[in-house]
Amino acid sequence: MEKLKIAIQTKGRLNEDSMELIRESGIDLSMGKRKLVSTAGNFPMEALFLRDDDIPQTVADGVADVGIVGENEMLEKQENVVISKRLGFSKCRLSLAIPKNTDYPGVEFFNGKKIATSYPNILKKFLHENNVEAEIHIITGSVEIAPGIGLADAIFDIVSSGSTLVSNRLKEVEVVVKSEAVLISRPDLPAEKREILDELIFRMESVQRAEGKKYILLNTPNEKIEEVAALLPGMKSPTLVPLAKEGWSSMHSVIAEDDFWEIIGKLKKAGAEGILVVPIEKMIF
Ligand SMILES: Nc1ncnc2c1ncn2[C@@H]1O[C@H](COP(=O)(O)OP(=O)(O)OP(=O)(O)O)[C@@H](O)[C@H]1O
Ligand SMILES: O=P(O)(O)OC[C@H]1O[C@H](OP(=O)(O)OP(=O)(O)O)[C@H](O)[C@@H]1O
Ligand SMILES: [Mg+2]
Repeated sequence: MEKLKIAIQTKGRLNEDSMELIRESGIDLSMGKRKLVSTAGNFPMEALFLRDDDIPQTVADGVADVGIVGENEMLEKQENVVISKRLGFSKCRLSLAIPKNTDYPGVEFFNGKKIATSYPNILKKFLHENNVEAEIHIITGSVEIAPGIGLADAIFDIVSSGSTLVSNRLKEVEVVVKSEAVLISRPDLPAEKREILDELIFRMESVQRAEGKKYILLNTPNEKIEEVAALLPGMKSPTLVPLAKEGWSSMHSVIAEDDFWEIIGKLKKAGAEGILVVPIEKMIF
């Protein structure tokens, strides 16, 4: 049987969340310390562990069929790959930043300036679209120290919380690209592999749908059913089961974790008792 080859970052920020999502999708994939290829025990999938920079090309060349990579890296590499699914983790942005105490009149500031970055292609495109002529200085890491050591006037790099910028006395002045982890694939995937990919996406979606959701069970007097149900939006409508105790029912539904405390208080006020809130692993519609 055909196997879907998936490229995953060996170590770094994407590795843990990628492995966890695959595991939660019910796929038994181990990662040895030095073993850079691994076959799943219970799903037609084989993982190749690579540096994230190499993932777009590996997928475009067909060495891997799909891969998990930051959208920033996918855009930078300009390979022939498509996004099969946005994954929602490793959210960050690619931004231009300049020394904290420098005035910023607008994007024309960058005319004639030297900008340090590991993302020259994305930067080139942005500068071109804004009619700015600047010098791009490529460095592969520690980009934020470039202005402080006189290597450049500005930087173009990944920003998340912004604390690296603050530590290096820089300020973010233009957000150019917003990014998150994406599942990429080559556009011409053969039918058999496409089928495996569809199953993988289906499983990932079931896992992600359940994230931030709780299953709630409670008992309510029958005359309060409508009032209590109105507080529980549920997937369609709450499930209702009569209790052995006459005049009472058990109600089950799904709530967003964020709404949890607010809803619990209202439910108790409305007459609900014996409230149980339990985690949900997967949600399938
Ligand atoms: N601070 C951050 N917050 C959120 N996401 C981030 C952050 N930094 C990086 N990312 C995302 O995670 C991806 C991988 O980051 P990481 O730092 O592990 O890359 P790397 O050092 O280039 O790894 P590799 O050794 O595989 O080349 C980035 O391309 C970006 O999409
Ligand atoms: O806005 P922040 O939350 O500070 O995050 C941004 C920083 O995170 C990443 O570096 P990382 O911490 O992965 O270090 P590395 O690039 O040296 O691996 C990125 O290269 C930025 O430097
Ligand atoms: Mg890298």
